Amino acid sequence: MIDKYGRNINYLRISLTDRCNLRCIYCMPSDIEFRDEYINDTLSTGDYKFIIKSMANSGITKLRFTGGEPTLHPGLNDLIWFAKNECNINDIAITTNGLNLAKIASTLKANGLNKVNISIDSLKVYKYKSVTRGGDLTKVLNGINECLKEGIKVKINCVAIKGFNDDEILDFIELIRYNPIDVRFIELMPIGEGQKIYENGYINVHEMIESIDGLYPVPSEEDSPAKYYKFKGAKGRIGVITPLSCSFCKNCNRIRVTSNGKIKLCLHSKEEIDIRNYINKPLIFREVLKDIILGKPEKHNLVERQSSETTRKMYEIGG
Ligand SMILES: Nc1nc2c(ncn2[C@@H]2O[C@H](COP(=O)(O)OP(=O)(O)OP(=O)(O)O)[C@@H](O)[C@H]2O)c(=O)[nH]1
Ligand SMILES: C[S@@+](CC[C@H](N)C(=O)[O-])C[C@H]1O[C@@H](n2cnc3c(N)ncnc32)[C@H](O)[C@@H]1O
Ligand code: SF4
Ligand code: SF4
Repeated sequence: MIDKYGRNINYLRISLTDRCNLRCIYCMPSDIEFRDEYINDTLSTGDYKFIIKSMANSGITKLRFTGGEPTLHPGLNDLIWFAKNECNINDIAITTNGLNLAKIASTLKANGLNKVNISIDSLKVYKYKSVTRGGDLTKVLNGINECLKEGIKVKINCVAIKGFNDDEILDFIELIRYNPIDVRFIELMPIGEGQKIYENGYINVHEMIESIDGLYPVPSEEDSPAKYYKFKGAKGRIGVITPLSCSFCKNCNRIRVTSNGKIKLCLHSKEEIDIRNYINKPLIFREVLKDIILGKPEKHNLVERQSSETTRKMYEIGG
């Protein structure tokens, strides 16, 4: 699927559920409740299968399940198996808070999962607990070990927040010396709950990384938002994801589907296309999708606006 700007859209991100077992301060309000009406509004596992199959037929080769917390979705294993075995998608990943991974990594792997991106914003037990409003860091670290044992590629996502974790950068970097994992520092985005702490919490992560001795740039995957660096002798890489200070829109290959059946062509755009009426109608879906792709914006305009255009929260989009 080629868009108006010549970009090949081959990466589908599905936000499986808005629900989460954490309440990270920059993502989800502490008092949020998910009601039953909300559940009735969400796509079923069968709907997701139709979307994955149709999009694979139209050229999707990379699939990520995110959320909310994708490991809470009862259909996750089924969907991974289906994507691999019925749709020939070989690049299948999840973005997760990692709390459940120690228990389920081997099953996920057996069903076809290749990659896991895990969010950790502090390596100190008490700070991790405060930023996630209750998370248990030990469980997440056990989950990482389990994934590495299973041969699942691991990346850590760390949202850099001024005055909270900018004193821990070297501790995160230490992780890559002896482990074959990538640690990526993400710029805080002024979206949803993130807007509340953005003014005081934003750090330009490019500048943050440049102050560290011994890091040198290495080639990055063309379809990744991250720019990567290494240390001599280190097993893993350091990455920076800088949607604000340095946008990667010109290589954007993404299309997003939300759990209530909307396509989002850009993380930060307010435009959404309801596809529920086209589910289980393969020919119509295929034609509609071609038109939808042509509406993908060239780029976001976050820097000028200082806040995301979308009124959706990050846990409703999946990052
Ligand atoms: N602006 C913008 N930010 C994105 C986009 N995709 C991911 N991000 C940011 O990068 C963070 C990490 O995304 P992940 O879900 O780990 O996925 P990814 O970075 O595409 O994964 P890889 O394919 O492993 O590089 C997200 O939480 C967002 O903050 C995008 O298309 N646009
Ligand atoms: C919304 S979460 C969903 C997946 C999973 N629950 C997790 O935390 O990895 C996806 C990613 O979005 C990031 N994120 C959420 N709100 C953000 C914000 N305001 N700015 C930057 N990244 C944000 C999280 O750190 C996480 O890496
Ligand atoms: S960042 Fe992920 S783990 Fe944290 S509240 Fe949002 S969805 Fe949940
Ligand atoms: S901001 Fe929009 S266009 Fe830019 S990389 Fe992200 S999703 Fe793609």
